[in-house]
Amino acid sequence: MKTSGIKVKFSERLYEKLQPIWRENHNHPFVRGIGDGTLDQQKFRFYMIQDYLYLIDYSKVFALGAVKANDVETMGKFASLLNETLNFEMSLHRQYAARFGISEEELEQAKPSPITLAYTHYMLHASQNGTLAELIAALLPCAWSYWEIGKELNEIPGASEHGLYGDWIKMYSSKEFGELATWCIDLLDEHTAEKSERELAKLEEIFLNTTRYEYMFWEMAYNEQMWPGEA
Ligand SMILES: Cc1ncc(CN)c(N)n1
Repeated sequence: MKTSGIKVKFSERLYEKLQPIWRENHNHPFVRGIGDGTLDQQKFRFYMIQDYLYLIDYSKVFALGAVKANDVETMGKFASLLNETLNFEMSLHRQYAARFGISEEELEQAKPSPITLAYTHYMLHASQNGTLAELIAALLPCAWSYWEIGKELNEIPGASEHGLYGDWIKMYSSKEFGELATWCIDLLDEHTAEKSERELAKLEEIFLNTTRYEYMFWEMAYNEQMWPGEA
């Protein structure tokens, strides 16, 4: 994309445009509660279970990325992102689950909330039916917004040493997680360099929708929101 002769990366355009929603994520009481250690543990427990279910489907988006990739290097990278999510990020959830007395089986058999289901189904739909660029646009807010949140919370003195929430902050501010997010950002820029404005608008809409779902996921976790009539 070009603005007055200067080529602006698509990720820069997205970053500017979505700041208002991202600020709402950072200011959400769930996120602030992780940062200052005041978050109700029951809400965090609820979140952990829903997030585990979310990450199972999110991993499938990486698998679909490997299917849609046009070169072996990109396929390999998607394969390693799949591995890192299943065996690095999700091991954090398994450790938290053990601390809450929840078995791995219980975790996997838990039922998704309406928001978890809507978010994962939207992402999988966009990934299965769209182009590789659409798949990346759908998955990027997940990696990018958590990295931004992790870095910001890590700046709060003592936050990463908190007995319960410290490990969460360490994970999402880690170099490894940052590399994962950066690779996805760079791949999106690579795949959008030659796209028409019409195609970019579609990608922006997908990115905006999963960004909105990120906010809704925090809301869902804070309110422990399941289906009507279910606790
Ligand atoms: C809902 C959600 N969004 C993003 C992430 C970071 N992979 C996550 N664990 N959960």
